[in-house]
Amino acid sequence: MLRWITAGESHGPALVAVLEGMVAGVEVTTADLGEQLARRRLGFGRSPRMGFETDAVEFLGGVRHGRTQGGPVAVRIDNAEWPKWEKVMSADPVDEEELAGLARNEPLTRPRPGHADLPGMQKYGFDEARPVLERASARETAARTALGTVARAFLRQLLGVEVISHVVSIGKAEAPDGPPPGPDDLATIDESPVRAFTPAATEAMVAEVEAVKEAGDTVGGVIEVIAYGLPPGLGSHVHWDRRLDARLAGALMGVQAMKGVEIGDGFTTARRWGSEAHDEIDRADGLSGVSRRTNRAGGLEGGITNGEPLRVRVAMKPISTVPRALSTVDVRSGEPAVAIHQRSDVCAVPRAGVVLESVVGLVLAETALEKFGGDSLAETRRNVESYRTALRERW
Ligand SMILES: Cc1cc2nc3c(=O)[nH]c(=O)nc-3n(C[C@H](O)[C@H](O)[C@H](O)COP(=O)(O)O)c2cc1C
Ligand SMILES: C=C(O[C@@H]1CC(C(=O)O)=C[C@@H](OP(=O)(O)O)[C@H]1O)C(=O)O
Repeated sequence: MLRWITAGESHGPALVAVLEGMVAGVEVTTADLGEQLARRRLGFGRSPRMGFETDAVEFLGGVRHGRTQGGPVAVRIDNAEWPKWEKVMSADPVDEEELAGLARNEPLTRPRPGHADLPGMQKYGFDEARPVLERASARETAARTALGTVARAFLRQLLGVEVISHVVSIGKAEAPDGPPPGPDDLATIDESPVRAFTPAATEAMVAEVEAVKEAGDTVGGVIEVIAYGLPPGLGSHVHWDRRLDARLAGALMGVQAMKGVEIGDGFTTARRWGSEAHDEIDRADGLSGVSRRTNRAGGLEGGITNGEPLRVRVAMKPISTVPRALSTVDVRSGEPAVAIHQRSDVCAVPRAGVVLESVVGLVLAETALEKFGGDSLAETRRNVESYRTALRERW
């Protein structure tokens, strides 16, 4: 069983994260984590914080000399601004008078529509939003990105799986229909400020973000994540909580601001007739002796991978810290007010793609370990080989 857990606040000293259940022998370095964290800081529309945040990352356990050891992999990512926040976010009691004089500690009593502020205050009994937004913040996604990098290294070294993402749309600016990007298009994606798939689409998306920024507004969009190289047989049809589509949807909706998940052609498929909805099967050379004429199902049937690329689209809502402040109620006075505004992303769609890649990586690593088992990469590989042999012989 693979488990992952994160802790830490947006303006605390650091984020910490633990991945439990990873096999021994996976090659992964601090530099690999740093590379993905750097990608997550990029992207047109990002917040000013992403310009100076360094995401200094280290392994605290589970990795030695560049290889996992089989024990929990523990990671720490520093928050660059900690010295400025030390008093406000101190774990130990701080002198009340000293705190009262700090602008940074001003009570946040005008909750933002769309953020966790108000329901979080109601649920946990806080009279201001600071304790809620500190943990609701997508700062936490740095931690999942780091753990997902370990999961993706495992998938690559075990099965040759590559997980990539691309921006399908930002607001009304959409990438044109066309074949999805391949695994080797990764470099091209990273050089582009929004990682859309044609220069024209990229331009349109940049223009959309600029217009939104100019208007004091925010914007969301749609991201597609694709995993190449998966064998048939990950996930299962036998129980609802073992279906890979259900698990992916849950994990992806667990990312801040994600409001919809579509597997393969999803909603479009709902409008098609059956003869145009499913992926007809042909005999073919290769691992499983069959191939598909199309991949409308996005590589999943019955909650099980079918050997085609996994395709999943995720809808991200616009950032809720809207500069052109939205109406709210000041919970201190009970009077109408405008919502708090603070430093924020205008559009986080491009950098969210990196987070979603990691989340998909974690879920796929979990299902790969369920299917193949093992305590070391070498053992898991032997199990993969035996499964591949069985598939070849049968088909
Ligand atoms: C990569 C990323 C960056 C985000 N940046 C911001 C931000 O700068 N400001 C903001 O208000 N929300 C931001 N969000 C979204 C909020 O964290 C999210 O809306 C909030 O936690 C409430 O959760 P919900 O939208 O899932 O209901 C970001 C989300 C992601 C994935
Ligand atoms: C810190 C990150 O994103 C943050 C996500 C976020 C939010 O409300 O979700 C609000 C902003 O936080 P801050 O006010 O500290 O700038 C973003 O910068 C990050 O992605 O690492």
